[in-house]
Amino acid sequence: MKLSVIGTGSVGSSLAQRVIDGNLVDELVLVDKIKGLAKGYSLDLEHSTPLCESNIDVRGSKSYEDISNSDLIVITAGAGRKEGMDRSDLLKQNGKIIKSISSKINEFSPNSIVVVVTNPLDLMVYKTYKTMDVKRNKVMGMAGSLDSARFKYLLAKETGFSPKDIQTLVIGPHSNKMIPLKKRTYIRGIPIQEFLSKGRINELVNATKKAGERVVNYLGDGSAKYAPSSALLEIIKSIKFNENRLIPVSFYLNGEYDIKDVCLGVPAIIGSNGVKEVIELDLADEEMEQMKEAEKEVKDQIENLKDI
Ligand SMILES: NC(=O)C1=CN([C@@H]2O[C@H](COP(=O)(O)OP(=O)(O)OC[C@H]3O[C@@H](n4cnc5c(N)ncnc54)[C@H](O)[C@@H]3O)[C@@H](O)[C@H]2O)C=CC1
Ligand SMILES: O=C([O-])CC(=O)C(=O)O
Repeated sequence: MKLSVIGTGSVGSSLAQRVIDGNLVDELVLVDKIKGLAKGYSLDLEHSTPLCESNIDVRGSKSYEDISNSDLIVITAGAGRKEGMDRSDLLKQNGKIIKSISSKINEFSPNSIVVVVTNPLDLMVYKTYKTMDVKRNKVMGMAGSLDSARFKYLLAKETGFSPKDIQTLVIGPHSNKMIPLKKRTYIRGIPIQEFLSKGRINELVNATKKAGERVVNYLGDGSAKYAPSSALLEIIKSIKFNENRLIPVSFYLNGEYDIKDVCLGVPAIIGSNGVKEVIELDLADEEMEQMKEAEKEVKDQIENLKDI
């Protein structure tokens, strides 16, 4: 498998290291607009291959020609938010970057599966999909796996159970309006409500929504990288090994959940060809209302992307 990572800042370089450590692909290409950055990191990563028994061919580049014939491309390019900012404040700046990168992917590697990470996530997945004009199964965004992991982590800390025994799903937008599915949250099949009060569960839901912001507030200028790169690995492995994992990803909806022409987080089966199937859950009325509100909010923001 050939994997290209576009944007080798915090998330991109953390991902690259995890890919090398896991000897996950045959070829890894790093691209960044900053002169020398991708080349420097790729050389450093290559030096680590004898130590982690990896035989990946790593290359750093400023040129998009090098991404030709990638099986998979991860876009981690673009600005991150600073303390006090909302992810949506990045819309115009990152919209332009995503448009130019997805045009380059179209030119040099139009058959790749593309996983978008850049924020505001659902809008950037939409922009990538619309610019590339490919089958929709090929384009998805990483967020739901990260948000679900954060909810799991908080539940595990609170209850003392192993995170391995916690099942949950966070769907909807990658924003403060994300929807952790409380009624589908279990400890090894036992509903979470048997262990925690309604009020405490709601507090953990709110903490999940603010998890990314907490990291940003500590860092001041920069955002999370380790958990996002772990979440990306889950998606990459499911594609590479055709694992058919059920992973929430941001995806272009065409009627699923009664939503059309926006990208939002939904549970999907991820295999070697990208998104194999969207799983339509029978959501509670309150959750469905939240999905419809998110649809409206994302649609309003799409208007601001049209002139980009
Ligand atoms: N979906 C999610 O759950 C998450 C999303 N993010 C988002 O991912 C993006 C990247 O975050 P970080 O790695 O922390 O940022 P960063 O600033 O550390 O790295 C971004 C890199 O992109 C490069 N870049 C910018 N424009 C480019 C272009 N046109 N072509 C190639 N490279 C370009 C920059 O030179 C920089 O090296 C941000 O938008 C951030 O908000 C971050 C964490 C989680
Ligand atoms: O919070 C941010 O800006 C980065 C991100 O999306 C996350 O960590 O969830």
